[in-house]
This record gives sequence, structure tokens and C-alpha cells, in this order.
Amino acid sequence: PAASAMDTIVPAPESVTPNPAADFELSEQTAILAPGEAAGVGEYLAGVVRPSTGFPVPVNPALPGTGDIALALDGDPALGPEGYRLQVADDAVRVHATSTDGLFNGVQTLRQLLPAGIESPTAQPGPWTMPGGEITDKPRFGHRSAQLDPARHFFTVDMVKRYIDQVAKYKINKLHLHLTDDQGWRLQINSWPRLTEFGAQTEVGGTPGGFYTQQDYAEIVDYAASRHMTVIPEIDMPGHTNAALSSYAELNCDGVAPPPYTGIDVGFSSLCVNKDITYRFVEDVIREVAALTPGPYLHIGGDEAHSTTDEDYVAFMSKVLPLVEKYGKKPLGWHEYGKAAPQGDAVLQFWGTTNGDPLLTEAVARGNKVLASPANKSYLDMKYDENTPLGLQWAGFIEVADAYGWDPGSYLQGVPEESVLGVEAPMFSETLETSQHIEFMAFPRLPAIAELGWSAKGALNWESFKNRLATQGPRWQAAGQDFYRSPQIPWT
Ligand SMILES: CC1=[NH+][C@H]2[C@@H](O1)O[C@H](CO)[C@@H](O)[C@@H]2O
Repeated sequence: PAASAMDTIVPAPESVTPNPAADFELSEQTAILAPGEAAGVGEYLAGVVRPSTGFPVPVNPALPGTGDIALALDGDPALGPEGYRLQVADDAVRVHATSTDGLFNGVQTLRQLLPAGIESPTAQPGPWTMPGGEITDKPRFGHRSAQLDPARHFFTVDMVKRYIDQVAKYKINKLHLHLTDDQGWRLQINSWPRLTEFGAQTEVGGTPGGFYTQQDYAEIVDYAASRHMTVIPEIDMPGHTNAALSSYAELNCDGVAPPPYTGIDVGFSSLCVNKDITYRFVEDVIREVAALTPGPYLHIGGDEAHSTTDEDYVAFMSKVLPLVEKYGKKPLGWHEYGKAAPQGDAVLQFWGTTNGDPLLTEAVARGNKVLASPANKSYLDMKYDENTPLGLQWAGFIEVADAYGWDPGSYLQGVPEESVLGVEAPMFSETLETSQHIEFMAFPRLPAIAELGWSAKGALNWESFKNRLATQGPRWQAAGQDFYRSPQIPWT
């Protein structure tokens, strides 16, 4: 077991210096001091500690005083855009950063220094003691992403917010939403209303589907931003488009709309590459989605276009990629779209079960970056083992040690670390319907992927990780969040 709670942080910080003589006790008198722009993070922290301690924990703009937790935007530039310095002394706690993102990351570490009960939504007995010492920290990769698939099974705005809060604890800073697929179109597009009026009616298994109005989507974007997370919307094309094709007969090459699809096969649908209306459709969708998305990326999918010839696929992508740029976004796509040789600032998301692909080497040569999400390491919808009641197994079983046992900076052949944008943990929802399902599959493997994205290469160590991960179990229990009690972890 760790000597100090300072040695249990997930993801592993860059440097930790415990000082047992300087424990800090959060008390009835503690205030959070958060001047100027730091106020938002101050209110967030107060929202974490008030319910479980029962203390008032006011948030003040005043300068630091004794007995207070102070958030200050006076960080050393060397901390970078997301780094922080956390100092815990017996009379005060300080978080220093160069940005509110850095303060937010420091607060995620600070909350892990408090006992597990701090995560409870109801008042718990104290004492609320934090171990003394100092932590200096910043991420290895700037892109650390979690993906949700509301297309196969629809997830409400509240379910998405719940997952945002759960993954933010591990310094995930991107949320990829797989908004469209064969089984459902989940985002209202004003210029093509039947996409949701008709195309959102159902889901895998034939149960009622659902969709996000543009206001719902804006609410998700704003909530994610309040957790310092950027939303990356995915409009999957030209394959995985049965929901759109069933909504508009004219989008089909033969002018006949297929019925809504509630199975889990892939590769049977394709937009009609040779029709002009296809590109009016795509441009309208990209225009509306880009206008709703403050973040820099728009994910255009591109996977499993088995009903589109390679020639047609390249022709399609060659017309669509300029539209992404036209509306001010950078293209992200599953790595097959490398066939269309996207320009420099495009990103290929690798989802293979091998150590790379020639398309990645070609992409690196063009100056593209690669987002690492190998399906046999990072897919949270894979079963843990043959007994897992939920999930798929096409990429193999993924236990926690598998999810942790690779280095994103060197795993992909022909992709040097400087070409790796970061990591993502996809979670496709063919078999997942509820928040409990999401939590059971995401925890404890999501924190493993989060550590691979955040911690220094030299800090990646299974013995250390599994012991630190073990201390997260009581925190998830306190929060009323489900997780899989992997036999690989010495749960505390
Ligand atoms: C990028 C990608 N395309 C496929 C593949 O991942 O596997 C997923 C299930 O694990 C499936 O839902 C998805 O449609």
C-alpha cells in the first residue's frame, strides 16, 4: 500500500514529493480562493467537496489566507498549457497553473488526495485530511479522448454528462460522440429534418431511439467545456449511413429508401457517390455541425465502407474533405480515409488490431498526426474475458493489463512519438444501454488509457499502476458508480 495518498494518484504525476509533516485538514472554516478566471474552477471544486463534507466552503476572489485552498493563474510557463503545481501544507493548499485547464487538472489531483468519501453525494464523517507535499505535473499528450456511441443505443444528455464527470477525474480532455450510424441519426439537422424525425426513431434491438436537438447538443458542448473537455462530433460516412439513407429515398442510388436497421452488422450501407444531392446533403450537415462545434475537429468517420469501391471512396472523400476545411474545421477520421491522402492538418484515428498500417506511414510522411486507439487495447466495448456479460469480442478480450500494456508513443510502426496526437478509448454501444453498462465497461480500463495519455513514458509501470488503481475502487463506490472488480487489481 502507498505510504501517502500522494503516491496513489491516477494518472501518475510527473513528480511527487510527500511531506508527512504538512498534512492539511479541510474544515468548516476552509474557503476556496479563486480570483478572476479561476472562479469557475473554484466553484467546480466547491461542488465536489460541499455535499460530502457538509461544509459551506465558500469561493472567494480574495488573495490567499491561512486555512484556504487557493487556485492561482500564476504558474511557471514551463508547466505548459495543461500543467499545474500543487502544494499541500498544514495551513494552506495552493494550485498554480498557466491556464484554467491546468487549474482544473490540479483540482482532479487535489480531490484524489482527499479520502474516498469526498466522492459521495451525501454528507460523510471526516476528518478530511490531505497528505502534505508537492506535486508538479503536465501531460505527455495533449489529446486524451473518451468516445461514446449514442447511435447504436441512444444516451440521454444526462447520461452523457454523467460520463463526462466520470472521465474528467482522470484528466480526459476530449469527448468524441459517434452521432450517426446505420441504426440511428442522433443530431437534429435543420436543413434535413427527417434525419431525426424518421432516422432517430429506433436503435439496436428495435427499442425506441432518440436524438439530440441542437439545443441538447449545445448543452453537452457547454457541459463538456465546463469540465475542460472539447467535443469532437462524428458524422460517419460514406458507410454506416443506413439511418440517413432510410430517411431520404433520394440519397439512395436506386431512389429507394431501405428500412430502419436494428441489427449490428456493418459494411452494408453507402451514400451514393455519383449523385450531386449526396454532396449537398454532406455540405449541409457539415455546415450545421461545424456551426454547433467550437472545437477544432470534425470527425467524418470513413470506416468499413465495404459497399463503396475504393475508387468511389477516394472520389467521395476528395469532395468531402475540402468541405470540412471550408467550414473551419480540421478532419479527423478512422484511418482508412488515409486512402484519400488527406492534407497536413488531418488526423487519422487508428483502430486496427495490429501495430500499424501502411496508411499511417504515408500519413506521417504527409505531416498528418495519428490518434492511437488500437481496438485490441483501447476499445472499452470489448469483453474483459469470456465471462463478461456485456460487450463484443471481435478484437479479443481486453483485461486491465492489456489496456495498460502498450506505449502510445512507440506502439505504431512508422509513427514516431511526435506524430502521435494522443489516445482515445472508444466505447461502441451495440450491447450497452444504461449508465451502469457504460460504467462497468469503462472502469477500470478508461483510467489505464488516461494514464497512457497523460503520464511520462518512464512512469508507465504495471506494478505501480495496479496499486494506485486499486485505491480508486472505494472512490467509485462512494460516488455510486459501477465498475468491474478485475481480479488483476488488489482492490483496497
Ligand atoms: C471504427 C470501428 N468501426 C466498427 C469497429 O470500430 O468496431 C466497433 C465495435 O467494436 C463497431 O461498432 C464499429 O462500427
